[in-house]
Amino acid sequence: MAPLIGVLAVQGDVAEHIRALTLAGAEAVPVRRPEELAAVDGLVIPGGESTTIDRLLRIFDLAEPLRARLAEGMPVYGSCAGMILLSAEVLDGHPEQQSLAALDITTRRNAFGRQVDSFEVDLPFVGLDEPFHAVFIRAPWVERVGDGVEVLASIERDGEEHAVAVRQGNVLATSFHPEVTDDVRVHALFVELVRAAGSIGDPAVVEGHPSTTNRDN
Ligand SMILES: NC(=O)CC[C@H](N)C(=O)O
Repeated sequence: MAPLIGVLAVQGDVAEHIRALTLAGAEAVPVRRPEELAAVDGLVIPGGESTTIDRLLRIFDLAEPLRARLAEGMPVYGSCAGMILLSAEVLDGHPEQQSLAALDITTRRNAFGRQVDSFEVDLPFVGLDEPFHAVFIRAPWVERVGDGVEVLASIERDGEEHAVAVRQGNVLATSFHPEVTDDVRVHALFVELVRAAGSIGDPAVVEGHPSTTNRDN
């Protein structure tokens, strides 16, 4: 059975992730309510504006349930703003920005600078045979990688390597936006991760046919 993967749908490019996840073999649904979050096997946190998504998570009463599911080990993939939200520490963040702290990394927001705030590059990526055409949009980079965090891709700037894709256990994050290309290999890696983790959703929901729950939106 295809894993049920949610896309956090409070802000950002939700439809593109749903399309990519579907092409990668998942059943994908938007997640806006705690009950929807409880039903999914994994979650994508899309790009957008991390300060806004952080604020909306609290307004939608999703922040605490999301922290709880992350603490249980629910697989999550954060792209760009999603990576920022998952980071243990954020540099150049808004003073009131709260982190989900699911990844032991320090990210710097808008790290590539304002002049070159968007660019594309063919990026070698651990686990993929061919480079990934990566689209960066006002992207963060990773300045510190904790023990147990695997760097999957990095970019050199001014003689220093900066991680732009990382994985720690069930948490995957990229600074770039695979959902805006036709290449679904990063989403496929996440779908495999969710499959390997097995169904760990709310037991009541899982027993009651997850494939028929919360699918009407
Ligand atoms: N494309 C993006 O997600 C940009 C992220 C944005 N710069 C932020 O700080 O949240």
